[in-house]
Amino acid sequence: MTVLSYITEILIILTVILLKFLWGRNRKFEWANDIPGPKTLPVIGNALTLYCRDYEIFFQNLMQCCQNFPSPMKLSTGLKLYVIFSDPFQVEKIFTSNALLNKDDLYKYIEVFYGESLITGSGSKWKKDRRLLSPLFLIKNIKQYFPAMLKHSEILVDILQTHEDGLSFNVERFLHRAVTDIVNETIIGFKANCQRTNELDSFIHHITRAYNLVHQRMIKPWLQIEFLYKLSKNYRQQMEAKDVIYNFFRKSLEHAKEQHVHQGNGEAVRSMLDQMLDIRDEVPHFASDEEILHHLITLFSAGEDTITLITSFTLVMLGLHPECQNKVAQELHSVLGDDNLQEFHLSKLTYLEMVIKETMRLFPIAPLVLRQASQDTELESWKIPQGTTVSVNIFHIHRDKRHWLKPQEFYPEHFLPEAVSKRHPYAYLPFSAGSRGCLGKRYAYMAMEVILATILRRYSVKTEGSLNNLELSADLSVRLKGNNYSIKISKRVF
Ligand code: HEM
Repeated sequence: MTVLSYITEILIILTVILLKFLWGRNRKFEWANDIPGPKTLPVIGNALTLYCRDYEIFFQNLMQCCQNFPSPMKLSTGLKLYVIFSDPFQVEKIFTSNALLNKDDLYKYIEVFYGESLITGSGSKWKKDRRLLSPLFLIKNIKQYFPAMLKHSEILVDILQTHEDGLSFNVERFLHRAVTDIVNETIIGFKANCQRTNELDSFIHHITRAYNLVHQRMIKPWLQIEFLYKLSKNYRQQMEAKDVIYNFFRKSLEHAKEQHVHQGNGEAVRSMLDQMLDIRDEVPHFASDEEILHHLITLFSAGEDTITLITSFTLVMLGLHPECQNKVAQELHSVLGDDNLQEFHLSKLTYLEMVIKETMRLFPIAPLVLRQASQDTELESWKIPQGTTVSVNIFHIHRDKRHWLKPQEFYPEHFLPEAVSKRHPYAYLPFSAGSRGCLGKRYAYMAMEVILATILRRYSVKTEGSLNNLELSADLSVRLKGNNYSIKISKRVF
């Protein structure tokens, strides 16, 4: 064969690949021709709006676009089209569609840490894992973790004593460690005390770094090119973080395997890891050691960052709204008196629950969730081709004046039963919804109520500034700019 025929052959192959790509792109983009969205530039679409150096600007740009267009609206980054829904009726159809159960390709960057587990997985593996792990999150199982939640919350309030001087401090740093201890003890069965010791400092540092690296990869397209990424500093840091995190969980797994007695040996509390080993005894193909590690890392991260952020936000909100804080304090006083907090008290703390719900309305952990069509499907009049990304803008729905009396204010009365009954159930989605909704919702409520009740019985909280001046940022979760949840505390006097 001559050089010329080689070149011709290569050109033909490249042309076929290009045509296939353009056809696929057209098919994915065409169905959305009539959907409105901000002006696009040739080839790069809205990339200049979406790819920003700062997380704050990225988040502001995205939310601004969504405010200016009805639901759905579209954005593109050249190769990828995002159709973003924010109407509860449409969102209900998305969250209940069997064709829209898969996570978007972007989640594959989390797989470095989570493997193919509950949050990242799709198809039959995800279905099997979800079915087998769901019983672990039933309230009758979660109740056994109440004492550990209380113990670490009490350590936290003792540590906070050093801040009773009335000076501002970032409460997130303290909550992060308390929640790490709670999640480690209940999910992994690892009894550490990272609130009082520095034994987990390296682990905590690398977990935080891991979230950051994953998010950078999700929003910076040049980091998505595999061979370039492998040459980058981010890649080296990712591998270092992965080593530290995996070694930590591997040690817990080895220890649990050594101690494992099927269905327990009568001791009161069984960690979720113990119970995963029980499942494996009964369903041998449930998970290899590596897959159990993926479950542990997933549950740790899903629980730790979220509970830390929502409790931090709640304290900031109560510090800004003393009248709401007084109501919480009065409720705690009338339900508990001088008694120790017990599990059965929690269902009586109805105003505290409304306060937490309102905090999650204003600051939903996942501002957007992304799903990918596993087959061609229809949504109202749109024919959505397989492989298309469909997105739900939870942040926007939570601040839409059509569903909320005071959308931009902190108003726990949004969650009075009469107000809830008048609202579409898909107008409030802090835990997402449907069969891919959050598995840890009950665990999260219990942990958040225990932590907040314990803090608020002992301290009153003050926050400088106002709700309107809080600057938000979003990486994998919505947070305050600089992750700074500055409050002042003083001893509560009744
Ligand atoms: C305030 C606390 C929490 C909030 C606001 C929250 C929110 C969410 C949201 C919005 C999703 C859907 C994400 C998506 O579709 O991309 C989700 C999924 C999930 N969450 Fe949570 N979460 C919280 C706490 C927890 C805890 C404590 C655990 C476990 C210990 C947990 C475990 C999970 C799991 C396993 C999934 C994946 C479910 C699946 O796809 O089958 N979460 N969570």
